[in-house]
Amino acid sequence: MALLQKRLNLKLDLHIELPHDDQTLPKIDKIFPTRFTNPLITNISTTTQQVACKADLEKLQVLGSGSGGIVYKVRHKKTSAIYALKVVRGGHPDQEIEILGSVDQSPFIVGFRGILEEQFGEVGILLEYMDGGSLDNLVKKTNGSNTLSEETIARIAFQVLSGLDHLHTRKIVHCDIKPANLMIDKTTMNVKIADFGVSCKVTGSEEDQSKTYAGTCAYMSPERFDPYTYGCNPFAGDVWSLGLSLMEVFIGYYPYLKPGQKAESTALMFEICMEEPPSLPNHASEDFRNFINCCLHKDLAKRWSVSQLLFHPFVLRGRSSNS
Ligand SMILES: Nc1ncnc2c1ncn2[C@@H]1O[C@H](COP(=O)(O)OP(=O)(O)OP(=O)(O)O)[C@@H](O)[C@H]1O
Repeated sequence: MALLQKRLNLKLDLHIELPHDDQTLPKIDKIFPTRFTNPLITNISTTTQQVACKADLEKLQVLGSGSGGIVYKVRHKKTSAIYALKVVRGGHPDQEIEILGSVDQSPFIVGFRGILEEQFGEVGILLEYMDGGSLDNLVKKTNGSNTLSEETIARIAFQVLSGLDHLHTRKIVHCDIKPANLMIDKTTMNVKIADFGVSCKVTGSEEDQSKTYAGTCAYMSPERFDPYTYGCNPFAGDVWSLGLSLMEVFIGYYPYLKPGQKAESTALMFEICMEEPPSLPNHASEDFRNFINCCLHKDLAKRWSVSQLLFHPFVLRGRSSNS
């Protein structure tokens, strides 16, 4: 509890804005891990051979921006191929690039296409373009009701868990799973994990605890705020964030608050650590309610792992509709 108190004191000036009625993109405070410089990074070159420099690309529009930088839709002039280009200013995103470079291709993770070192301290991260935008935007557009059906969510659960399985078997923790970081391919309606800005590789050492104290406060699990009370399992934090995200796209609002309600980050951290986790309303199916409970156990021993969840009856529903 002392650590939680210390972290809360450190963050007293933070203000969290959560999803609210005017449906603007939620701007949520983030905690960043300590950055480190990896000498191997300079060896990672552009993997998409044709795109050698920024001049090869034409900026078409701004797709979004966040604490990590601005993301543009760009067109490769020679081939007309479309990409997303994340331009990071002020500080080399070594950690993000290292993670992206070490994740092999997966149909459930936004593809990494290379690095463009630019002038004036800017770095461009070239990514697969996801034409359907993020899950939180889709939900805002769906029938005006802000929610997705259970069948759609089961399919998304299968896809995101498959992506997390790919990461976790490589000892990578995403640390920032939330609807805004789950991107959609419009043609297939497949969902892929994006934004490795605070992700990290864990080694099983004590350092892991501080490395994974990163991400968007609202989606952080109790043990990431207060490992002394709740224990430490870096991978389990991604499961909690996924459960909360899938619950949000079903009920249409951030589960710890009422629709339209806002909260200070300190109040929210206390709520997450001290109160019972949220659960789905009774009209949700038994399978779905059980799946969310399995993701949102505060007790780490009871929270299911990604590999267990991949065989949960709710996820098996999504797996069969995915094939
Ligand atoms: N591959 C992509 N294809 C299409 N749009 C993308 C892609 N990557 C990012 N975006 C858009 O850009 C926005 C910001 O991207 P990203 O989340 O990577 O940046 P960030 O600075 O880390 O954001 P945040 O601080 O909110 O996590 C996303 O919410 C999304 O709308």
